Amino acid sequence: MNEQNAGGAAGKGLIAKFLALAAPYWRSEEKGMAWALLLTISALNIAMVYCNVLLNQWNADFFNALQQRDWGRFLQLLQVFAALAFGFIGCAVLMSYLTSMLNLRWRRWLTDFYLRQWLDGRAYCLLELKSYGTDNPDQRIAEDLKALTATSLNLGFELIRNLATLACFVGILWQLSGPLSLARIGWNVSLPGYLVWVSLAYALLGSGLMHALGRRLSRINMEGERREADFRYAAVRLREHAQEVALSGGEDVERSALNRRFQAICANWRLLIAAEWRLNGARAGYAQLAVIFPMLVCAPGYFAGKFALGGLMQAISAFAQVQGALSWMVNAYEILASWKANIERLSSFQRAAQQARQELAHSRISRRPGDEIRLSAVDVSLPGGQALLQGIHLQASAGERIVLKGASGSGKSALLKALAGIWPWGKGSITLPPNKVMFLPQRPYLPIGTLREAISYPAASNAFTTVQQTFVLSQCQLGHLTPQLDENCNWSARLSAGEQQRLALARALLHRPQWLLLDDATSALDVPNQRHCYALLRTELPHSTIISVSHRPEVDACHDRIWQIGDYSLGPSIDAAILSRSRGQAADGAVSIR
Ligand SMILES: Nc1ncnc2c1ncn2[C@@H]1O[C@H](COP(=O)(O)OP(=O)(O)OP(=O)(O)O)[C@@H](O)[C@H]1O
Repeated sequence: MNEQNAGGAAGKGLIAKFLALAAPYWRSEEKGMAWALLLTISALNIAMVYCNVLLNQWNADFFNALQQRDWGRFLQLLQVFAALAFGFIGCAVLMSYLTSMLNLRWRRWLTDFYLRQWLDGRAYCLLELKSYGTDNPDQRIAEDLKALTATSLNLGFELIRNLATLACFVGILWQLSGPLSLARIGWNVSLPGYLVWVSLAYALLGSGLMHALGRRLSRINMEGERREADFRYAAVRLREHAQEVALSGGEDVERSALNRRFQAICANWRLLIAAEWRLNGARAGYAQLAVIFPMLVCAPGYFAGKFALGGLMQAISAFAQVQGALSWMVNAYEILASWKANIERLSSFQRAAQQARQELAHSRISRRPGDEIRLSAVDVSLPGGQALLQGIHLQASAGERIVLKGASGSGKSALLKALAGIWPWGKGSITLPPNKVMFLPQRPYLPIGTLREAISYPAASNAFTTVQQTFVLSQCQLGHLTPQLDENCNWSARLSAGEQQRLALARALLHRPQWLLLDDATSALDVPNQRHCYALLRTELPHSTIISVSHRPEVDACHDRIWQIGDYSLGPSIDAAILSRSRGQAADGAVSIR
């Protein structure tokens, strides 16, 4: 799907939104197989309905044979039954298998498509920095896609089956029932096809009752899912921050926070139980009544001699089919409600990802290639538009080492992110060498996997030889990790903060970027280790431009120049007077340079 289509989904109706979400797969390179499966399953559904029609006719013949004590016909009809039953079971099994296959293929394709939507143009990064009106992209991709494909197929095929059932059995029931004279109640008219009308009334009454008792269920279920997700997320956060919690002795706080979340689940659960027991009671009564009710309405015709026993049984079975199909139609609103919620969440995710991509692509901070790093009249603002840094004019030549300093919260990281191209808010012009850029944050990202993968990231683990990997490990004084190069583990949890920072540095030595941005990337190191790391960068990457953010005075000596964010920095809560004074000064440059 192109971006315009996705974006246009914002104001569309439900079906249009569904089509916008579903269409890409049905037009994709997999469309041949997808349509073949869809048509085969639809045909199998209709074949099953046809089997039901034959079984309905069989009912008439079978009970007539019983009534006439016709042994030969009885045996013959048993064989017919076996053939029909085999046919029906075969269709049902094949249909279920093919539906699962289609579900798998569709979900696999959509998951890949949505992962692209999330990752392309760095939408995933912006979605974390700014609220675009969607939440938990991981849940959208894992849970909502799973539900969307399964529910859409289920709804679609049930709809086909029930429409086909109605089309076939309404006619049969109409023919069988004949007109009902209303003379007994004083009306000199007759009601044609009365069994059809009675089955419609029965389905509407029954479904109305179910609706009255169960209408709160879907809201309670959705709230339950949200509370379960909150509980799960809190437990995952505890796992992720196990050491910090243990070191702060926060077990009691964590336990009570988790208990509070679980209590919320229980409170909702009680509502669910209360809503369900009433609904289940009514359902059981309705199901029992459905066994006898068709007999009650068909019996007058039988006793009036309109039906033979076979005709009675055929009418009963046709009545049950019509009533079942009508009930499904009326009750499908529950499935529709959760389907609608799925579609809304996926549409909002897609819209948000597209807005994020566009915001980055159409940033007013223009970027062009050049021989050096140059910032001309750059303003950096917060995602909401408030000014952070204004009128920045900076320049850095190849091989220069610059430290960026300023008070906490003054906007150093935001400026580095603007340089790296993941902070689109602001305006101005940035010139960058079109070469490799690497960004080392304070807490480096180490993927779960082997140490080889962690050190080579984002390249593949075999992009560098073992000799190269071992060498940079020893250069960063991580030689003791060499025997564990092929060990699988969560390295962020195993390595000390300083080891993680040195591992990230080893990664930079492997990748040899043309310019390197370090955002407090050595903050966890002791002074000698920090000095050693900067010396390494100087000898190993002599031609790379390095811009470091650091609060530590010792870091200054490892660099050639300092960019100091001074009084001109604007905190997000700055008042308008200071903002305008600062604008006046911005002509001289918002960042002072030594
Ligand atoms: N995604 C965001 N949404 C809103 N405000 C943000 C966002 N990211 C950063 N800020 C705000 O922008 C300001 C500058 O943040 P930044 O991280 O650039 O500061 P910093 O100078 O690097 O601070 P420190 O030295 O403490 O790391 C801070 O007030 C911060 O709260």
